[in-house]
Amino acid sequence: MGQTPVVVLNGYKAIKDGLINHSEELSGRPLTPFYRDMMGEKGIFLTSGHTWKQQRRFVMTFLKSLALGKRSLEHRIQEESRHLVEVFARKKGKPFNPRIPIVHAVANVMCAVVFGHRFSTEDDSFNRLIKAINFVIYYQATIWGRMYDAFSWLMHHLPGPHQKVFVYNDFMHNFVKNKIQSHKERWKAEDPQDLIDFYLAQIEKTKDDPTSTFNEDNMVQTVDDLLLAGTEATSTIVCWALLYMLQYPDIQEKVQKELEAVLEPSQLIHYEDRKKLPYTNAVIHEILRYSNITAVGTPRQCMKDTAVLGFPIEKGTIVLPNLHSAVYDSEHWETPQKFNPSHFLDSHGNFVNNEAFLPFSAGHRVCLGEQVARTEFFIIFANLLRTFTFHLPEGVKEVNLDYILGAVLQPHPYKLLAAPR
Ligand code: HEM
Repeated sequence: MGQTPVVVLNGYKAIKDGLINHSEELSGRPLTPFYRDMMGEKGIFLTSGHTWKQQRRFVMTFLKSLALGKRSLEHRIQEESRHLVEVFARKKGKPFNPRIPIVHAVANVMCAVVFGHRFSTEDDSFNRLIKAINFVIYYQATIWGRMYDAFSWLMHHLPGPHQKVFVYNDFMHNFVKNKIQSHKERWKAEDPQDLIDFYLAQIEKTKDDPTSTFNEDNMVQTVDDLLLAGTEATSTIVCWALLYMLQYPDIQEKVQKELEAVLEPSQLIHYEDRKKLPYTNAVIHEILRYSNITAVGTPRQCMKDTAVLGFPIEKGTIVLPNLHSAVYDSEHWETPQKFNPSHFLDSHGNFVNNEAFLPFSAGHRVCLGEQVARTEFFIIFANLLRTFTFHLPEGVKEVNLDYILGAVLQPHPYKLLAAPR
């Protein structure tokens, strides 16, 4: 890229050697001109070295702490799933595009985690925030994003659609800054409720430590990172899930039968329940594998000279772990090009994992929200399939399984019918 050499890791073997065996050496993130001008080297996603380690470790600890208690993450997800089921039910079996309600549900989980509360779907600022998240994620893969990286000085000064992404990014930044301000006004160090409260406490705790990277700039970008990464990927995977259920009604029926046999009709669904639902769990894994929403993965930067599969890689080299080549590796999957839940089942119908299943990447920089995403996806999917059977609207004969290119591969807009069971 530009003057910087790029190495692509292709196939599970190369990705494993690079991301797992040489995790530390390949833990950097390149900062392209577009990202540098828009977000700077702050937060988690775009930082490397000391800042990245401190911010990441802090958020990981915070997310783990959400496992327990009344305001637990699982409780928030169950609440949003319930709202989502109600919205689908209000469609009364008429065709609708499920994307917006799904995005609202997933975004509200993230908002509860970082801001401490959910938003009404009628709230204008919430809807603008969602629009901004979507635009920032999709802009990156457009020709304008590429042009900006190639001619950044010129593009920075020229008018054009690329200026819109800076406006949306500023909107997100200001939104988060306003939330931080209101948190400060009511802040009680002994009773933290959400990520912003915990972060404010961390700034206070480390204020005399010269190695601390906990400050307001990093806090704003860390919250932005979670909103961006946490909303788009998970809502997109749920959209793919429903599309595959339209395409494979026999699989949908098998999932429903299993849910019916194992769960009581009014039972609250927990993430733990996946262990009793091997077929549903296998379908969920296959959706993550087959849709491959992060495409060729996210670039890394080599932090010190190393070698992958014996090939030398110099410090500074950009390394692209092609995740597609792992989840479609013909040496690891029986029918990689086919949607086939049996990839995750043994001959007795028990769930089995596969080491080449890497939709969340691997190593020190593996997706920070993997556990959150898995919990959300399982609870939302199981709730929807327990309550509704999904059909194509009348007259629609085919499901479009092509994707829209972006930092996250999204299905084309579609409509479905949600028939109560
Ligand atoms: C189905 C949903 C998701 C998928 C498939 C996914 C996938 C990924 C992938 C492939 C990466 C790049 C890792 C690398 O550098 O190799 C990543 C990074 C990241 N993800 Fe996710 N993600 C999902 C959901 C989430 C959620 C819900 C959150 C937040 C709670 C999140 C937060 C992050 C963050 C902060 C990073 C940057 C980590 C770092 O640079 O250290 N993701 N994700």
